[in-house]
Amino acid sequence: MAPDPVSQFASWFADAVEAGLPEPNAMVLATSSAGGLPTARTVLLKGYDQQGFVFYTNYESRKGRDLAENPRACLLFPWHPLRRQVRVEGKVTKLPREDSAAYFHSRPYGSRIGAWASRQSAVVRSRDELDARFRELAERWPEDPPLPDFWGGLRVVPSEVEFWQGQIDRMHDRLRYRHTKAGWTLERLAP
Ligand SMILES: Cc1cc2nc3c(=O)[nH]c(=O)nc-3n(C[C@H](O)[C@H](O)[C@H](O)COP(=O)(O)O)c2cc1C
Ligand SMILES: Cc1ncc(COP(=O)(O)O)c(CN)c1O
Repeated sequence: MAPDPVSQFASWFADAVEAGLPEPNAMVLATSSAGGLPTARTVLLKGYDQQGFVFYTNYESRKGRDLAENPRACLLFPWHPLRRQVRVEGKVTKLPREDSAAYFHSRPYGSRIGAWASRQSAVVRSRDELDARFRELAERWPEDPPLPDFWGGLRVVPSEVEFWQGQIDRMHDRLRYRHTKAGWTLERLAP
């Protein structure tokens, strides 16, 4: 195992890509409201480094509202064909606006209009209403839609990261990194 969880993640992520897993960067993001109600959904990992794990979303979505009132999250990478799972826990911070802008402008035009057209997680009357909103916004910005102020990146800053590897007889390997004042400590957990 690597001395820190991000290096270890890099190695397992490379394995997941190499193995040809569909959407190896898909991860389940769990959040909870201030009242303690948990929800989970899939998002795409768009970057990671020693600072943490980054994804992009609508800040006013359900997950966005959860994270505004309770900025803690758990991420789960379900790499079943490799008999592997990685769980990340930590605090969540917003990406600086210039970083969100750089990513937003790298997205295809339609996805950028889509971000504007969708009040993510709100109730919509119909598919037609959604499509009409898309067309209206595409007319407004025939090219280069700006970054919406309600959209951008979030970073999960890890405090614990667990690497799970399936083994025979359900005697799996579970190795957990925990961030302490002294740096990262690595412990083995019972399967
Ligand atoms: C494979 C996959 C990847 C997804 N990636 C994202 C993503 O990166 N960002 C995002 O906002 N929604 C993404 N979604 C949609 C979310 O799962 C979810 O439906 C949406 O963000 C609204 O979630 P919420 O109402 O809990 O906030 C993805 C869905 C799937 C199935
Ligand atoms: C609504 C939404 N927002 C953001 C993303 C992130 O991916 P991309 O920036 O590649 O569209 C996805 C990917 N499925 C998505 O569905």
